[in-house]
Amino acid sequence: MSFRKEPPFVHGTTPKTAVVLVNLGTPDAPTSSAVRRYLKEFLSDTRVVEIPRAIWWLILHLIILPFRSGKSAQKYAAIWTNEGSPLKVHTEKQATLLRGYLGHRGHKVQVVYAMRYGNPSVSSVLDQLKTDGCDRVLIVPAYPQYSATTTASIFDAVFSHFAAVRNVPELRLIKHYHDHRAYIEALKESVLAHWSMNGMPDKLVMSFHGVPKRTLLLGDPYHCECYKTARLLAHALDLSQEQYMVTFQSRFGKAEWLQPYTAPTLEKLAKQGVARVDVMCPGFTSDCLETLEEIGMEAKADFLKAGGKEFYLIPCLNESVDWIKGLSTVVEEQLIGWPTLLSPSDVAEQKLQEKVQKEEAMRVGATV
Ligand SMILES: C=CC1=C(C)c2cc3[nH]c(cc4nc(cc5[nH]c(cc1n2)c(C)c5CCC(=O)O)C(CCC(=O)O)=C4C)c(C)c3C=C
Ligand SMILES: [Fe+2]
Ligand SMILES: [Fe+2]
Repeated sequence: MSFRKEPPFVHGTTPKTAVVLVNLGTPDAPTSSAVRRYLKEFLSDTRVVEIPRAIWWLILHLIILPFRSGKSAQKYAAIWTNEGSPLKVHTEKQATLLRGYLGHRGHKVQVVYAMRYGNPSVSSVLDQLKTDGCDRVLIVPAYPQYSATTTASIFDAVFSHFAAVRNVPELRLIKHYHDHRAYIEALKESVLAHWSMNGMPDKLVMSFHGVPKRTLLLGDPYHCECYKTARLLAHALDLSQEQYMVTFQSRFGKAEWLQPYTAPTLEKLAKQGVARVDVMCPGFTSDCLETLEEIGMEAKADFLKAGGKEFYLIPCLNESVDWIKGLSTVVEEQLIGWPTLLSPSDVAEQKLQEKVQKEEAMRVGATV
C-alpha cells in the first residue's frame, strides 16, 4: 500500500475546519465525448448499477455508452448556460454563499464543493484541503434523502481517498436531512413564492428521482425518506391528500423502478381533465438536466399534448436565501463541538499560541 505524499507536519499550527458540499457531478461540456466520459465513470459505480460486473461491462461499453452519450449530449445542450452546466453553476454558488453566510455568523470555516463524478473530484478537493491545513472535514451531500446509490457512493469516494492518507483528518458525514425543519421550510417558502406569483394549481406533483424498486426491497430507505419529505411539506403547506401526489422520474434501464412514474402520471392527469399541474423536484437541491429538461421540457410538452392546459416547473432550492439559511442550519448543527466559532480575542490568543509553539519547536530543533 503506498500512501499519498503527506505535507510536513508543522508544530503549533491551529487545525482548520472545512465544509465540503458534494453533488453528483455533470459532464464538462455538452458534447458526446464529454458526456461519454461522465457516464462511464458514473455508470461504472457498483453502488449505481448492481448487475454482475462482466455482464454490465458489455452492456455499458457496447450499448449504453455508444448510443446514450450523443442523445444525452443533445439534452445537455438544451439546458447548458453561458456559465456551464446548471448543476455545477448552482452547486458552486451555493458553496460560495454558504461560506459567506457561515462567516457572517462567526464561523471560521473553509467551504468548498466537490463532485462525485467528474470535476472537481472528491479526491482532488480533499487533497487541496490537506494542503490548506484542514484537519477537520464535514462532508455535506447535496441529497436530502439518503440512498445507497448517491449518498453512500459519496461516502465511498471519501473513504477510498482517506484509505491512502497517512494523517487522516477528523471526519463527519451528513447522512440525510429529508425531514429537517430548515429544509422543509425552504421548500415551503419556494412553493409559496411561486404560488403568490402564479396562483395555485389543481395538483402539486412532487417528483423525486427514481431508483430500482429492488433497492427498496433490499433495505434502502430512500423511498420512505422521499415520502416523509412529501408528507412534511404537504403538512407545512396545509394541503389535503387530493391536492398533491408523489411520483418518481428518470427511470433508467428495463427493470422496475419506484412507482408511480412521473411522465405517465402527468399524462394520465391531463387525460383525466386536470387542467393545471405544478411540478416540483424536492430531492434535487440544484436544478439540473433531470429537472430542467426531463420535467421542464419533455414532461411539460407531453402534459400539454395530452390535453393539460397549464404546466409550471417550480425551481429547485438553488441559491435562494431560504435555502442558504437552511443549509447553514443543517451544517451548523453538525459543526457543534468543533471550535469554529471564534471571537477576535480567541483569534489573537490562537495566533500567539501558534507563535510560541513554533519558536519553541525551532529552539529544540524539533522535526517530529
Ligand atoms: C437526486 C438523487 C439521484 C438519485 C437517487 C439518482 C439515481 C440514479 N441515477 C441513475 C442514472 C442517471 N442519472 C443521471 C442524471 C442525474 N441523476 C441525478 C440524481 C440522482 N440520481 C442528477 C442530479 C442528475 C443530473 C446530472 C446533471 O448533469 O445535470 C444520468 C445522466 C443523464 C442521462 O444520460 O440521462 C443517468 C444515466 C441511476 C442508474 C440511478 C440509480 C440506480
Ligand atoms: Fe440519476
Ligand atoms: Fe416506504
